[in-house]
Amino acid sequence: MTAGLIEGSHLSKVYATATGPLVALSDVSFDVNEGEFISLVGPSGCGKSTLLSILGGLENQTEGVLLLSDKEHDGPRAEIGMMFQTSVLFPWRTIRQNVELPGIILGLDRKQQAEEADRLLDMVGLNGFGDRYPGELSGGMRQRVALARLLAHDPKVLLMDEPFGALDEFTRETMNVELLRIWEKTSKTVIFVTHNIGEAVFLSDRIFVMTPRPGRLEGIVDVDLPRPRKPEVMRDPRYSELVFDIRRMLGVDH
Ligand SMILES: Nc1ncnc2c1ncn2[C@@H]1O[C@H](COP(=O)(O)OP(=O)(O)OP(=O)(O)O)[C@@H](O)[C@H]1O
Repeated sequence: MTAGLIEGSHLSKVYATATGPLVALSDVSFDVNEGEFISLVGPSGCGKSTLLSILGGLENQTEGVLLLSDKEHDGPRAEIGMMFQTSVLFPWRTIRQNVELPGIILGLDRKQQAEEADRLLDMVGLNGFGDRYPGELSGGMRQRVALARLLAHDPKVLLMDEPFGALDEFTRETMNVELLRIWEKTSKTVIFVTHNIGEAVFLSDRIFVMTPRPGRLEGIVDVDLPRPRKPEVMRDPRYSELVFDIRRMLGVDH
């Protein structure tokens, strides 16, 4: 693991709204190492998506400095990919064509992209679905397609904003296991937003716990559970302890 792929120093974000300035993020500092799996947890409205948008270059911070590989980062870049809770797949394109799209937009070789799409569909468990259309798939399968598309142009950093939040619990757990398997294989750096503390503990190396608005970093929790992780790790007393500690930091247990 190399240190300091992403470094945020004193990041703040103030939105101008009809009722005046709204401080969404206040003085947030952190670093993320290459290959790390980080989760952001915190109450609704604490600025998780705002922070992710800044990391993705979709929004600019009002104050502070953000570095990616030691260079100032202030716009979208091919080495960063984003995935959201509901993924927009183009309904008139086949699954393979949806997955190929980022590579085609970036001007990569079409034949290679088609082969790559099939390899990625295989990786996310959708072997043989390349010629189907999004409307023929379940919500979980559509998020698998979105995951394959996210990986298609081989970004170094994956920013995931509650990617499985709209799925039922069983599908969500399956997707988490798949995500870990893919992460272990590809050694991407992942920053993952979730409301689900158990999910964050299961997946992460470290968890950034945020306070209610204006969002600050309440603390960073090291998840010292062994890897590779399987769902059985949830039986480990250390897993429950970590979940409980984070709940307490968030003020969920009184
Ligand atoms: N474009 C915007 N303009 C004005 N205010 C915004 C904008 N985007 C977000 N906000 C406000 O900033 C605050 C933080 O929002 P954000 O979506 O980052 O929180 P969050 O932690 O991701 O919330 P949730 O968990 O509910 O998704 C909220 O009060 C929100 O209303």
